[in-house]
Amino acid sequence: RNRVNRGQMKPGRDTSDSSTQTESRTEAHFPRLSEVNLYTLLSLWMEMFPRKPPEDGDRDQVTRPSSLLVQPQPSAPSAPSGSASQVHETGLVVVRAGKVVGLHCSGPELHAGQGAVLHHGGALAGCQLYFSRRPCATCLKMLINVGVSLISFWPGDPEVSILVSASGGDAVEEVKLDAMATKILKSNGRPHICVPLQPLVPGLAQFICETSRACDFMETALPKQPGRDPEELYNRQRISHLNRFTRHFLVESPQQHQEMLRHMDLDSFCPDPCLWNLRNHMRELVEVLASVVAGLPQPDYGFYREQCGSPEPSPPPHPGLSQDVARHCIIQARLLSYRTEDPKVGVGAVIWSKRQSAVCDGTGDLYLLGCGYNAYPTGSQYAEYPQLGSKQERARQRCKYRYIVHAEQNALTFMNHPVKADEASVMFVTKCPCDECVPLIRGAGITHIYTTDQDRDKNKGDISYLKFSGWKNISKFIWQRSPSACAATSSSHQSKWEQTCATLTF
Ligand SMILES: O=c1ccn([C@H]2C[C@H](O)[C@@H](COP(=O)(O)OP(=O)(O)OP(=O)(O)O)O2)c(=O)[nH]1
Repeated sequence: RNRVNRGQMKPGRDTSDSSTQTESRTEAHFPRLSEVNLYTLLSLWMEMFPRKPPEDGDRDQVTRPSSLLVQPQPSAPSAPSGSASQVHETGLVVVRAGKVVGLHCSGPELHAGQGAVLHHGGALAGCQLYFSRRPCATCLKMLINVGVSLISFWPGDPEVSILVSASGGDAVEEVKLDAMATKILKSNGRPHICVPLQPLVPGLAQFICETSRACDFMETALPKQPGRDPEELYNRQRISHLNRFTRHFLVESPQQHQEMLRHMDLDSFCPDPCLWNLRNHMRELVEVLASVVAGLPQPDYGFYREQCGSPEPSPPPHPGLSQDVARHCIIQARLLSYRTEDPKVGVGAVIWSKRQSAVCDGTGDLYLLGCGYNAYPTGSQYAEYPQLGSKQERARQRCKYRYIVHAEQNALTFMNHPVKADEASVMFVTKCPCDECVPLIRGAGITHIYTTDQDRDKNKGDISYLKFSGWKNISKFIWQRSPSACAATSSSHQSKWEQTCATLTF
């Protein structure tokens, strides 16, 4: 949640945005992410999705032979082979009518674009696609064929993912042919192909940094860290993420970048000030990503299953998510929360489902069901509805609560299809679900929830959080200090949390 201290933000600051859920051009009370920047950030983050190491039978590997065309940056790390986080390939966000309907990434056999075509099929027609790398010709021809309306990509990499058989193959030749085909497809295809250049509104980067430092996930962590300075902890994490993302997503020197842009047929970005603007914009977005990711402290914190007083009658199917995946998904929700239309509190929610058999893209057996953030009803005009909470507005009829659609409600409303009874469905939400949302989540058949419980058991009058504790037919995973870290600091600690599996799957 991004809680705004209204005294902190300067009124009248230019916070205009190209569109809101209501599609009106407005002045909000605090800066928010534009749609394009949100999708771009989600695509970069999907590139970092924690993949499982390839299994023995997987002979083909998706590789990105970019170093064959342009010298790699000296600082680029070589990932240890076989580690779960080694692959940094392509992330993809699919948007239909202003809603994110797909989050994909490349995997052991399928590129992100191919995975999206298999998952959505003809429903991709008219969709907007945001890639973290330029898609290859193989993906491009399928996407043009299915009729997507826009393909946008992050211009930080000279080349594309191509399948290179582990048994050999002339990668250089493949890359050259692929680049040529991409160019021809691009000039002949109907979808608009572009790079996502949209500067952040003034003050947004600082706002995101400040609200990430004070978000519920940090607040949970910090009081229990005697002798540790919260700012210091946050800044250290932020810098470490920033260094990592800089190596992944940015190009070190302008000359090198120019060379890459020419390879990508993006010559128009090469002269200054275009190049300077592009690089500056890319750096700002990478900084934002680092701020958001740093808001979930590591390594002593994670999602741990809440042990109910009485055993659950029939525990829901086990999704088997790792801490890395859970953390990844809640960060997606945190990114979404920066599109909120609530002037004070941003909330984001993401629903993933676990299919019976895995598809060989990077998300394996997980697929996105829906996502959302708290906002006024679609189609409404800015300031059409009351915006203040009970602390600022005493007259209840002038309060926001009866008008704003909660993050969970938007995620559930715009799901790609209803929850399937035989699949574990997992909601990640950046705020403890309120009493209005608990019956909806239950009614939709969500089996697992990952959240923070900062507001649990509070009754604020117009909005209350009393039902969450008594909610039995769902597996709750609450952001907490890990039992092992608790045990290390206090041997007498009586943990009310259980870690259900020693390997950090739960
Ligand atoms: O499950 C929930 C609960 C709330 N919200 C949104 C709705 C509303 O936009 C905001 C309300 O947050 P809060 O309960 O913190 O109310 P407040 O009046 O804004 O804050 P406070 O009373 O704590 O100052 O959060 C959700 O999206 N999902």
